Amino acid sequence: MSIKFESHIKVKNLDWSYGAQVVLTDVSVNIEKGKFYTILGPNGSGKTTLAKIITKTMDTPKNKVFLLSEDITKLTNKQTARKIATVPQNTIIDFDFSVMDIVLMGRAPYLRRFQSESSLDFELAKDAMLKTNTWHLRDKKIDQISGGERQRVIIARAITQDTEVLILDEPISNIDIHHQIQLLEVLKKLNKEKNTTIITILHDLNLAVQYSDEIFLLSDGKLVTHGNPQAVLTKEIIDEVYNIEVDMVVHPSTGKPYIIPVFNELQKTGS
Ligand SMILES: Nc1ncnc2c1ncn2[C@@H]1O[C@H](COP(=O)(O)OP(=O)(O)OP(=O)(O)O)[C@@H](O)[C@H]1O
Repeated sequence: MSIKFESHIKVKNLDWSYGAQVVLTDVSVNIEKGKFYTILGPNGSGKTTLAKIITKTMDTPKNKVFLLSEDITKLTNKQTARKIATVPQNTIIDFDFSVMDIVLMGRAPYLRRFQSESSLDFELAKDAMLKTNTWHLRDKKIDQISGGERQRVIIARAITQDTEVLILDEPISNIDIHHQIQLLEVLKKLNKEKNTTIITILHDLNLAVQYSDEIFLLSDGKLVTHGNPQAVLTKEIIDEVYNIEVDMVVHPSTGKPYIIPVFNELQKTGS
């Protein structure tokens, strides 16, 4: 029996320009509840812009983005933050805060003005920090930890927000391979166990193939193709979008495709 997925977020025929520069052209995406999505595409193809429009980090146009069929621009910021948590590419943080303070900010959408956090809020923060391996950093000031640790703290804050949707813009770009895999595993677990809809922007095609149910591939502001990873990331499409020749092998433990770049020059010289 196949599981029926409910539409969670819809983007309809979205166009976007920064001044005279057209950045997104007629982009439509359908995000189903409980699936794991990756947005891929070369630098400058419009991935962050699309994520910012979905998360209302920018001036989202009316009647273009729908959350459970409701125009997202009609929701207040607090209502949106109870539904969608965001991990932006660059986070500006006030350096006076401790790591614990930052993670607890994930609970702000649920608190009234001047209301302090409950023991449940602390439990959620602790759980997210244990998952992201940041609990040991809790008393440090945010400017006293490394860039990769900070990125994990921001992810812990987003998990603490306890939303149905999590949107992450290059969440693993700054972190070591152990923590990259650990974080993707945490996201997959949230996706499977809590039915959290995950939308993440990545550059690593192989990690996208292993973890995603579906991939959206952007190039030059247009949605080139979307669908399951095997259908989207073919040799031909990778060549067309990234202008790089690749070989495909089968990953020995997952059985999914594994993409290997062809190093023409190295092969010629044998070095
Ligand atoms: N605030 C802005 N003002 C003007 N132009 C912008 C702005 N933000 C992005 N752009 C331009 O829009 C285009 C798309 O940028 P965007 O950040 O959405 O791409 P991206 O696919 O996320 O790229 P990357 O992989 O490098 O992060 C780029 O050409 C960029 O220079």
